Amino acid sequence: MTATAELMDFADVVERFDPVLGLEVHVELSTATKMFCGCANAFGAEPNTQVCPTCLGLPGSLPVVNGTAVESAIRIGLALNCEIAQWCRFARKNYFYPDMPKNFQTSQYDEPIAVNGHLDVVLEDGAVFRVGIERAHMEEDTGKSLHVGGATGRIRGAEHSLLDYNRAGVPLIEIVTKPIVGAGERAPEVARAYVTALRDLLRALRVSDVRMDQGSLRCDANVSLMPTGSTEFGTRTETKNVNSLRSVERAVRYEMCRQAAVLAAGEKIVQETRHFDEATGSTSPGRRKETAEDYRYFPEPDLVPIAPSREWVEQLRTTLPELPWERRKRAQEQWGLSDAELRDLVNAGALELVAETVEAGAAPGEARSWWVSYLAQQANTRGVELADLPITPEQVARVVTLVAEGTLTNKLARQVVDGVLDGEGGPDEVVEKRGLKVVSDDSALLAAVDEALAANPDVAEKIRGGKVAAAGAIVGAVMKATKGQADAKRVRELILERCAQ
Ligand SMILES: Nc1ncnc2c1ncn2[C@@H]1O[C@H](COP(=O)(O)OP(=O)(O)OP(=O)(O)O)[C@@H](O)[C@H]1O
Ligand SMILES: [Mg+2]
Ligand SMILES: [Mg+2]
Repeated sequence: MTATAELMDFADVVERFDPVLGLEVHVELSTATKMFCGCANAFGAEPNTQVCPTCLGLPGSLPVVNGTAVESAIRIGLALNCEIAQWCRFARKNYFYPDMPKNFQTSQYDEPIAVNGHLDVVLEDGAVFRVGIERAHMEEDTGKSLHVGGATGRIRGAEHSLLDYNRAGVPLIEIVTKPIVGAGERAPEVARAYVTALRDLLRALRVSDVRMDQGSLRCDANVSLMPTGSTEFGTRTETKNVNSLRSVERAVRYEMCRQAAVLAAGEKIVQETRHFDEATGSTSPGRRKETAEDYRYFPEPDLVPIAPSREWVEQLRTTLPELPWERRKRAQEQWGLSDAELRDLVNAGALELVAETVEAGAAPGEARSWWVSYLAQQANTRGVELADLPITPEQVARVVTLVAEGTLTNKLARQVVDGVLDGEGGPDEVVEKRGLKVVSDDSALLAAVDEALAANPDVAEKIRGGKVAAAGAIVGAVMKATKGQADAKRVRELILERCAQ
């Protein structure tokens, strides 16, 4: 039997079952250094160049907590309306995997830094759904395995594996929801909206670059079903590392349909981790899930407990920026958006980006138009989330300024943006490298105008005879000759001046 034959129709699923969701989001903090050592925390360096005895877990090395990471954890907890623990400590989570050189992950277990909060998420029709936050805890990332020679990039079938420990020890915050009940048929949408809202929040806090495509924001989706009307949770599966917002929604929907088919056939759900396949939109079994006992958690003996003073917590509260929901309200007022326009912006994941672009100096209308049209299109063709496009709000603002100053036409501006997206550098660099400036220097333009007039003597004659409309053809010729870089308005003026002489 194929996997698809084992799915129940979604409409039937929601009639017969109530889904329960649990979302675990891991976010890599963008601190300068790692969680427990002084190694650089930067994405994309040569493999195994950002390592030391501590993050490699060599005997005799001792960890020291990164204070900035603790600060970020507290700020995240506060923004999620959590209680900040008076006292908390780290725990060792023991398991073996080649990308984890210490053979345990330094994490937090029953004494996390932040507990019991909530995040309100806005659904597509504007309804607000409150998601409970169980806890946010501090931990460290593992290294990365690269499985070579297999068809899937996964360990099964690979010829060999390569290990890169640069990521080992990078500060992570794991944010875990309380079981999400009552979402019903909107469960897939709620899952997506929650991750979107959380990403926007983390972005506003400036604690992480929240790039799902680069793994600095990762989501594991727990799903279970219970018969409609029941209150006893079913067995959950946990789909790992779903790396786009769309995939979160698809993975939850798929698991609902798969589990329903299993349950309807009178079989049991196995508690296991599953893997989401972007290409097929399906999940497949990973490893059987360890239980907490398997991890043999125990308090980390090499690190002192953390007891954030109330003064410190309150001081950090004052550093919270305008949060997305406050920003939404203000943006709507200041930018004069209708409810529908605001919703589109939020649903496109563009609100934060537009707000930051405006902060960087662009007019709201321009900022909004870039993100929801041209850049949204680019994200779509590249198959990435808008926020994951390799262009920053500051760079977009710079392009807007260049257009406003008359250095670029809209058409040239799009070419500049393309250059930035293709990794050619910032806007000014691309303008320079691709030679994209608008030519408004009269002497350069005049030469092109004279050439075009000479090449089209009959048109020139008409203009001289008073048929001003004929100038359009010459403007066209000049634009063509200058590859669209001429200031069309000025060209027209020059043509008329020339023909009046
Ligand atoms: N029956 C259930 N169905 C769906 N979700 C559940 C169910 N029970 C618990 N959850 C949710 O699943 C998530 C479990 O995450 P948690 O980090 O607590 O444990 P874990 O997945 O066992 O551990 P690990 O961090 O090692 O993956 C939480 O969001 C929780 O609310
Ligand atoms: Mg977890
Ligand atoms: Mg988990």
